[in-house]
Amino acid sequence: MWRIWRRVGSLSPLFSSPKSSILRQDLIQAPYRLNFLGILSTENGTPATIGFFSKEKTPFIAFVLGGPGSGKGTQCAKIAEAFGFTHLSAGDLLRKEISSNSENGAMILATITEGKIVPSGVTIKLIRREMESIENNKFLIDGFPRSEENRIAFERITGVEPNIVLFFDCPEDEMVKRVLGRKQGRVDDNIDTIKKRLKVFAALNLPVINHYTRRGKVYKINAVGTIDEVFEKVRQVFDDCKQMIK
Ligand SMILES: Nc1ncnc2c1ncn2[C@@H]1O[C@H](COP(=O)(O)OP(=O)(O)OP(=O)(O)O)[C@@H](O)[C@H]1O
Ligand SMILES: Nc1ccn([C@@H]2O[C@H](COP(=O)(O)O)[C@@H](O)[C@H]2O)c(=O)n1
Ligand SMILES: [Mg+2]
Repeated sequence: MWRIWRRVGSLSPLFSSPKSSILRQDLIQAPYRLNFLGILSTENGTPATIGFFSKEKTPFIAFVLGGPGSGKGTQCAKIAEAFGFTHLSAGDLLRKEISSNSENGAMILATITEGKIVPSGVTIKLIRREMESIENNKFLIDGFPRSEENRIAFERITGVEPNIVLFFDCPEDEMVKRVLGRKQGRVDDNIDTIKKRLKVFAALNLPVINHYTRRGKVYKINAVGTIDEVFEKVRQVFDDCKQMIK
């Protein structure tokens, strides 16, 4: 069945009290307003988006998650080629921001070096910029959301959830081996940062995967095997989802 964007039914407690709703409403341009659930609506009450996606242009989104070195980027490149998706890697966008000497570059570099998570506003702005500038209706968002904070901010800003979530499930020792063998000169591809990233993955990213599992959106893929063997499992997921993808 055609499964399109689900609107997020409630805002966080921060925005749900009458007082803060009024403040937030003040930030919203006519002809939009917040309804009693905190959902952005047009004046006649039709749900609307905050300019991130129009109703006619709501793309198919797959979040691609998994621990460091589980093979997200490798598989995304193959999915993009085989199924016509645009691959957006949150980590790559952040690294590009460092090399472009942007105002946030130093903060992003320090955060990545420590294996920590960059504030959601920064990452979502980069993802948004790419999505708005690319004419495609199918996106793979690789390495995002990395935390519940990332997830909640994305859903609040866009008003939508992903259509599906791929989770590459890989044992830690295999992930460590792959990252140390990557040799792409990444500042975080060293044993100290990998250990920190594995802890951050377990503490912050697994709750996101659990959330979307409860929402029935997660396809868990055993990431052990050759790149082509793993891709065969991925291919089955996208073949099964063909009807949902425009
Ligand atoms: N199935 C596989 N078997 C062996 N090596 C693999 C496999 N998949 C990917 N690799 C290799 O492991 C390394 C990490 O893969 P990749 O960069 O795709 O992981 P990632 O999940 O994107 O990691 P990160 O979160 O750190 O960006 C790369 O050198 C890649 O070539
Ligand atoms: N949503 C995200 C994604 C990434 N980061 C930071 O970038 C590092 C590298 O990410 P990869 O996806 O390329 O592994 C990651 O360890 C984080 O420091 C982030 O903050 N938020
Ligand atoms: Mg990657």
